[in-house]
Amino acid sequence: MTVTAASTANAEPPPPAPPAEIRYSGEYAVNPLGDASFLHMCARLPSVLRRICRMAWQLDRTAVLLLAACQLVTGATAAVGLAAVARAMEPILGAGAVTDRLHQALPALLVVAGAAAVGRLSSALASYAGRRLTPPLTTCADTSLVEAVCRVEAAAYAQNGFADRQEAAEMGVVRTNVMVNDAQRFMAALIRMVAASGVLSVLHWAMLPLLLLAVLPAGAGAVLTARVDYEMHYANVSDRNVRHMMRWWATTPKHGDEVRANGMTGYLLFWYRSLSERIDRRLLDAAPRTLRITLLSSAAGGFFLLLAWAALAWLAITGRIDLAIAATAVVAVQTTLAALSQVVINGAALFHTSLYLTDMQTFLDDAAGRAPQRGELAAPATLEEIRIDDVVCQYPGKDRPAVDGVSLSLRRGEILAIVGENGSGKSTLLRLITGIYLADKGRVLWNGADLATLDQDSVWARTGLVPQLFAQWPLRVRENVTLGQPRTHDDLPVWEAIDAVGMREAVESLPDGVETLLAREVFGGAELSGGQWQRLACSRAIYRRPELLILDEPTSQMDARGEHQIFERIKRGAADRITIVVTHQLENTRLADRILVMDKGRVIEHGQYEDLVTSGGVFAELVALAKDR
Ligand SMILES: Nc1ncnc2c1ncn2[C@@H]1O[C@H](COP(=O)(O)OP(=O)(O)OP(=O)(O)O)[C@@H](O)[C@H]1O
Repeated sequence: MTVTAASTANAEPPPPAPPAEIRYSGEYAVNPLGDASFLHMCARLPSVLRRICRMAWQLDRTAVLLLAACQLVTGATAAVGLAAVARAMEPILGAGAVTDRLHQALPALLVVAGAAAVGRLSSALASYAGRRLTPPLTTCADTSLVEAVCRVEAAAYAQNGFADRQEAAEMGVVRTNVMVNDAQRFMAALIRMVAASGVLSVLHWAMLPLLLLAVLPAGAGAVLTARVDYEMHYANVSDRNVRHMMRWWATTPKHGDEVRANGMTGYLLFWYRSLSERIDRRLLDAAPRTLRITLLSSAAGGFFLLLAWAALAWLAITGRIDLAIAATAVVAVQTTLAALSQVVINGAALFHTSLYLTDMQTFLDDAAGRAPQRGELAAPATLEEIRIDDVVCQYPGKDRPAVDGVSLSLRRGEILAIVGENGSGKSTLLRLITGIYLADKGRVLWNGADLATLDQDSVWARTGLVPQLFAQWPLRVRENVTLGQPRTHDDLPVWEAIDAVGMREAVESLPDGVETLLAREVFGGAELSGGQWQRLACSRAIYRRPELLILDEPTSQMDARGEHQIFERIKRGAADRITIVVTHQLENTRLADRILVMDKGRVIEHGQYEDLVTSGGVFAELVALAKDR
């Protein structure tokens, strides 16, 4: 069969490929809670309660004490109320005139009313204490997570699955919001249940075991359902993580032009919907399992409940308990049943929460294990020399090093340019020189001191970096210049840094000058052009007056005037520091004292511009290619 041009043109385009499915392998492939037995999981409840108590105690002791006292009072009032009901039943169901019987029951009824009032008051106070505890607990969990991620060795980000574990841990933060509530309700129900079942046992010993049998299946069902929910949550972690990232990329105005002008909207929406449907499908697939669990547990619970009521009727009919006691038993059964159900429901909720809290805790422990283990020596105040001795750095999962045996030495006042094709290891070498990554092999020495032995904060107090992908902070202009540096008492140094990159006019024309919020998405915020943002990133590094200034493609978005201005400024300040510039604009390397040419992680050429350009090597070839237009 021949396909004509017309029929090809009319043919429906093939459907787009769905989002790639992420499959775990290695250390994160196993769900740490996946193999835990039912009993093992239930046995964790006390430790979850202990952890919540410990966190709460550190934040607000008054609220914890108030909460504990109110719980006890609530339980005590439930017991007193029930005992008083039992006492009131006897005269009410006894013989004699109604008024006499009510009169006799009045003291007990007053106790019932008083106990109910005190119970309500204490549960209102308990709820107040819970509300007092929840916001600081959530903030504490949230900031611990953010801090843990900010403080890990940068190498952790390159670990497969690190971001997915973080996503799983985020749910722990969300659940922190409800955990005090869960714990409080669980404890309240437990105390109420103990009080009510005590009264019930006094009425007849057989009632409590029967009621327990009636609610236990519901408890088991709730816990099993929680486990299924958690399993699904776990299975969806990486898809949710990717969806979350893509949501930002698709909707942020920063990429709006690219999305629209490249006709990406349709595919992005298809992609987003497909991923959401895949997540939903996993949840829906689990629905029959949860239905089965609920039906079975309800049937078992219903059977035992029927048995409990039948037993009570039998005890009353056969005269084994008298009518007044039987009537009290009805109230006690109802109260105990309600309390037991609450114990079970809230116990399951607490159990559910504990699964997410465990993920959060596991991540925090993992992050703590990845915290920098460096020395405590302060970095030299004046950086005279950097020596790099045969350094090697290989990213996890890569089959060859990104930097492979580089040696080099740099002296104060020098400007070094690093060039090389994409992926040759330039940015990685910069990470090693600044101590963002520690070398797998070899050493980086600052004035003779190994970076691994120096306190990282003191090292980074001496560096200024303009990375290839610089951040456009949604902060005011001033903070965009001073971020990472203590605030000075006036704006003079800020304006100096702004002048250094030729941004005065642009900043002055903003609605609030240096006070202007650079986030168009926020009401009143302003936006800069790409080149202006890059100038601001340069001003940030210049403002720091660093001992080591590193610029990775610092002028890629700038006009010729801006580029000239920046390089002039670099030259002027070079005597007071060590400067390293990475650039693909080879003409810009003329300002450097030396040029390093990298290929596949190695240094393949090294020298001054005039020598390299005439040497017939890779540098000369790249310069010739740049001119061949
Ligand atoms: N965070 C990372 N995790 C894993 N691999 C990485 C990471 N960063 C870089 N790589 C890999 O290391 C190698 C060197 O990358 P690097 O960014 O150092 O090159 P580069 O010379 O700066 O490239 P370019 O000129 O494109 O900026 C590449 O193969 C890259 O895929």
